[in-house]
Amino acid sequence: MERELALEIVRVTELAALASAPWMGRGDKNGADGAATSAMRAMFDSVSIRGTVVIGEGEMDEAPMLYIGEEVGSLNGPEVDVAVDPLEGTEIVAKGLNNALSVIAVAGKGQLLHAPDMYMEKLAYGPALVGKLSITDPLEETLSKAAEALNKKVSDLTVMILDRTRHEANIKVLRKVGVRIKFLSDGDVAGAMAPAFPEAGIDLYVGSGGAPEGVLAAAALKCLGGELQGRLMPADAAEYDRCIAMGIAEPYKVLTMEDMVGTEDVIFAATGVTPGEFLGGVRYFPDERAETHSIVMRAKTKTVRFVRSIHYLPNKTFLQTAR
Ligand SMILES: O=P(O)(O)OC[C@H]1O[C@](O)(COP(=O)(O)O)[C@@H](O)[C@@H]1O
Repeated sequence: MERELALEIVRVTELAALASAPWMGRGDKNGADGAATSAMRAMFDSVSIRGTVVIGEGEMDEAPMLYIGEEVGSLNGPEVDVAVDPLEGTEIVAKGLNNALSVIAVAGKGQLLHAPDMYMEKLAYGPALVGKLSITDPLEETLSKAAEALNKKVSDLTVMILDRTRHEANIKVLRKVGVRIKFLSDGDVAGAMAPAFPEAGIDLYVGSGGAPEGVLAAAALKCLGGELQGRLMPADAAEYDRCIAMGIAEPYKVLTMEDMVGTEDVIFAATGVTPGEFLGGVRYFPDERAETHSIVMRAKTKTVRFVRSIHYLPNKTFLQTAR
């Protein structure tokens, strides 16, 4: 997939971010999500792909737009799998917190794991730790291996984790060994990507979050030279059966990068809605202008582009009707 396509895709995340940004702090996560989703869906019509949504807003009967299986794109480009999260961090925007993103990953057909909507245990890190860690190790051992590989004291590691009661046991271990902890309120795509940005100051991402978000973060880390290891966590027999029905024959097996993103032919784009670890949020200027910060990258070339755009809002016809 070509560079031009990457630029077409980042225009889609930009518009979705611009559509949801006005909802910041309004306490309405569905309103924010709906605005991002309709903007993203409308923009897809101009993207030169024959895409099928494999990670989206839900099943056809529960999501009117960007549902799993929906065909998107102008239908005159390459045949691709599309993973979207128009607003990753709905609650973040509702509460005006950090790390909300609008996200898209595009890969060759059949190359993205069709992740069921359930939790996934995750271990994510940047290039310096690739090949050095295993999600099957006890957390304490992972921390000491990471410290050794990074040539740091364990107490100098910074570990990111979602602030959830289900992480009580992990947090106990993190505190016992004495690492610094950065808690996330929500938004673990940004959380899992953060260790790949040295300026973010995060060494490791651990804990469980959504499985679809895991695949999106894996696509990003493939472009950034980092890694995410995952393990699905079916909560009951119904979720286990759902994995089987979706073609995941061994639901408890460790999912490698290759299992989640089976190609170098992947494009990842994200635009910040609220400020985060590596992207600024949408900011409004006088004269009806707004600024967005995005990242867009291709695994094949490993080029990482940070795109700062100033938009003249009256020209965004779609936004005028949506606001
Ligand atoms: O809030 P939970 O149940 O712990 O789920 C964690 C998941 O929710 C999020 O924090 C936010 O997801 P939404 O954008 O769908 O609200 C994800 O980043 C994360 O993977």
